[in-house]
Amino acid sequence: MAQLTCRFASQILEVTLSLNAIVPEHATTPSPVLYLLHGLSDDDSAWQRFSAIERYAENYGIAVVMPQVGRSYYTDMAYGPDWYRFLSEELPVISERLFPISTRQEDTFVAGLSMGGYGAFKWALRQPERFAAAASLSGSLDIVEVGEREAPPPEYPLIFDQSPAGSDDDLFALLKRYRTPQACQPALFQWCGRDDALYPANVRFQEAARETALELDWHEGPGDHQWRYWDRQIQRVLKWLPITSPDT
Ligand SMILES: N[C@@H](CCC(=O)N[C@@H](CSC=O)C(=O)NCC(=O)O)C(=O)O
Repeated sequence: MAQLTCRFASQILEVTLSLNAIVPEHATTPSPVLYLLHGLSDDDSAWQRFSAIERYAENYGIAVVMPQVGRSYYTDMAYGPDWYRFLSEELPVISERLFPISTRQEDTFVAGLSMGGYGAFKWALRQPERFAAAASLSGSLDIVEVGEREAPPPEYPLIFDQSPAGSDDDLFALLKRYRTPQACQPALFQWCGRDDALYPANVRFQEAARETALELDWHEGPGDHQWRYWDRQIQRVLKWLPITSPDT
């Protein structure tokens, strides 16, 4: 795999950002692509530093694009930059220009951990025509509850102002769009460890998803909020993804 770290200018954010990607260098056709999202305290280097994602992705001939969004919860901030617009509008265009990746929905996937699990499900549920599948590992899936914590992230009011309840940033509100079968609906994979503080929110999300027409593969097991579990579970995600056109 080729590993590419690049710096580019985001027109939406009006700032220079970095991006990490791993791309099959011997593929003769555009590669399937996994957008892989980081957690609250991480950046675009985290998946490569703390997991063996490059080794795992190579087995599937899939490119992996790892952006950075700071501590934004992948959201257009009430008092700050439009990180969701960057993610969902600009990042795919830039990635398709820079890397030999497929633009087909059936070849496009998104996954993430913690804040990134929230970002992955939000992106896939808001733009279902873009993705074949999405995965959340230890996802921070109840964004309303994040604001009700004893010590919410200090940025929370800047991101969500009063409350994201019922908005397009609320995954439970987005789920309601899928109460009946939709023309486009990504397959979902969700994992959370039972010792994780985010486990109850994950259970609530999978219960709410059961009330929809979405196909959700829900997994739980021993574990808390640590890379040793995400390194293991991302292998499971790659195996689960419906990758149809690898060319390695
Ligand atoms: N409380 C701290 C650190 C917690 C944190 O950053 N958790 C991450 C994942 S850990 C590694 O990436 C996260 O995304 N949490 C989301 C959440 O809603 O808790 C802090 O606030 O920095």
